[in-house]
Amino acid sequence: MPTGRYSDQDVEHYDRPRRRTRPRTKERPTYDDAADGVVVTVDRGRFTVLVAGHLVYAMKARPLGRRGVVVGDRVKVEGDVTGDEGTLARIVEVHERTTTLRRTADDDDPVERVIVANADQLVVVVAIADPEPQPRLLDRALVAAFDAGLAPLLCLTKSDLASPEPLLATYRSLGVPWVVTHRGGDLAELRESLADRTSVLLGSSGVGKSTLVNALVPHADREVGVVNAVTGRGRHTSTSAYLLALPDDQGWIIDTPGIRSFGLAHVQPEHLIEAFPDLDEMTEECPRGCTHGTDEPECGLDEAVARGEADPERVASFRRLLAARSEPAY
Ligand SMILES: Nc1nc2c(ncn2[C@@H]2O[C@H](COP(=O)(O)OP(=O)(O)OP(=O)(O)O)[C@@H](O)[C@H]2O)c(=O)[nH]1
Ligand SMILES: [Zn+2]
Repeated sequence: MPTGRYSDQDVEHYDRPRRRTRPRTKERPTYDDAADGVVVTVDRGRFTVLVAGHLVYAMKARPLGRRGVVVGDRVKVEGDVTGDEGTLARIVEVHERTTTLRRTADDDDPVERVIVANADQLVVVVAIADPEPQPRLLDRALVAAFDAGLAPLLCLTKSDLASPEPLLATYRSLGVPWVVTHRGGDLAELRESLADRTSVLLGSSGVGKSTLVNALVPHADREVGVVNAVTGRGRHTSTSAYLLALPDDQGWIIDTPGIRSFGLAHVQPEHLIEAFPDLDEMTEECPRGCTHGTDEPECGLDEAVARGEADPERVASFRRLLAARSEPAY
């Protein structure tokens, strides 16, 4: 894969990086006096960028060409960065991303796209009841997190309705951290898990994600309203991801309305198992090309279980994630 600021293309197929067609000019302009910002939301090719604590509306500068710019991207912005009504700045540079999350291709959009950059945690919001948890979606979200190098966190909501224990029993052997919440409850533990990080919040409709976001960020609705006012959208119609600051510099969250799962087609078993170093170690003697799945004849994981060196539940859970990779999302 090419590296560097301009290497990612707009349409980002994992397996098919496109070649640069034009040579990079030697006298690429420098943007030393441009302002630093972070992309808060994207709407129809226009960007809302947080610059020095205020929102700036911007477009991409020509030299960026088809390069994608997504929520969470660190950028340099030139031109009118006052954020005053009617102003439009230009994004002139996009910094290299530390992580990327991809959205699943679907009927509406056949291309798998990067939707969030530079997040370091994926918070999977699941209701303990009403609606019933969808283990397959949960598994897929965890696979996306592990593959993208984001720390997963399970946030189990609506604990007033049922016990989290059955769900936790399923995920305990994977070692995924979790917090339990309910409407109006104490969010100290969740806040602690979110501090000093950029966390993507993912959840199916009705799990209580909006309730949570509004409790974490007082006036979140209003902030999204402000963003939408800038982008010319209605107050509550935001369907794309957007970044919100937690109070008192306690980290950032990226809400993802309307996004239920991320693309997994590109996930390689070899990469997934690296998220579980203890299991990875047991696959050194695996036959070439072993996927470490249930049907593999001489997988080191089975041998380690037989020797009593691996926790069978952990191996089974890993294999469930591996299988979730190639199953339909719902
Ligand atoms: N019993 C119970 N209900 C809750 C809790 N949190 C949220 N709800 C209710 O669950 C419903 C869905 O909550 P929302 O916050 O709108 O859920 P959401 O995940 O944002 O759903 P969408 O807006 O459809 O994406 C609402 O009726 C909430 O009042 C909780 O802790 N306990
Ligand atoms: Zn194997």
